[in-house]
Amino acid sequence: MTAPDEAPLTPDQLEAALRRIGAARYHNLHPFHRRLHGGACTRVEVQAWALNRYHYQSRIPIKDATILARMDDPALRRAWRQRITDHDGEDQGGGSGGDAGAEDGGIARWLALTDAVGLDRAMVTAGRGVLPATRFAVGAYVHFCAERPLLDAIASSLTELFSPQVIGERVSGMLAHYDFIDGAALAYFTRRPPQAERDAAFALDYVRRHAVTPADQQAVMAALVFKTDVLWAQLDALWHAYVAGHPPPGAWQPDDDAKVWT
Ligand SMILES: O=C(O)c1cc(C(=O)O)c2c(n1)C(=O)C(=O)c1cc(C(=O)O)[nH]c1-2
Repeated sequence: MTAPDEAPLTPDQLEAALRRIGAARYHNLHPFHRRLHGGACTRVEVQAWALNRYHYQSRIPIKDATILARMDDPALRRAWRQRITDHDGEDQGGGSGGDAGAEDGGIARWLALTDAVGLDRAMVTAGRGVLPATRFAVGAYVHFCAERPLLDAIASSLTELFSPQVIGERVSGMLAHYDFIDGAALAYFTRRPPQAERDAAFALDYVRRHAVTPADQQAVMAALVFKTDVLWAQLDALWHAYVAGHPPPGAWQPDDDAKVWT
């Protein structure tokens, strides 16, 4: 990495440095993902992954609305708001309230997956039983995007440069290995890669054009490192709780579905 008093990187050098961060730190390398995609997870582990991952997913549009609210440029807002629509779905009319548009959004497709693995939908949407470390990591991501400069917030989404590959491994691995998972359950992941590619290309172009000083280039690299930590910490927590068998107080347990939640 360059010190702030050194010459700035060219956009191509900056992009190469960002891609090196992904190659070394992205969550496709985490042992939990290898276990999940390789068919070694128990059904309970897959359920715990889906529950906790839903929490991350549910905060993404909130994170993006926070970023949108900080953008002065209408053209930038126009591009960024697509991310929220992708997750929340499009309003189909019929007045305010309700969720008529939900069916064509990513959140609805995520709930199809949590349904398919047998989780109670009310529990999932309320976020009950989510691991504390997942909550902390996801909360840190939302706060990062609210508080850091806009350039850093945009750069922190660049993990999406690497997600189409891990999603491809996940779909083929999970379909091959788990009889309780079918194509309909994984619809979120089959629809996501083109959206991720579009979003990552937009964010990368923005970062290449705006991170021109050594200090800003250091900041965008740090933002990407931070985000890889957000993703990694969630899988560490899953492993500790459900593979190593040390669930923290309040964490979801298989027999929780039988409970009446209040
Ligand atoms: O399945 C994955 O491994 C994965 C990773 C990431 C990512 O790299 O942050 C995202 C997603 N999926 C995803 O579905 C998604 O909507 C998403 C939004 C963002 C973001 O930071 O704005 N990352 C990701």
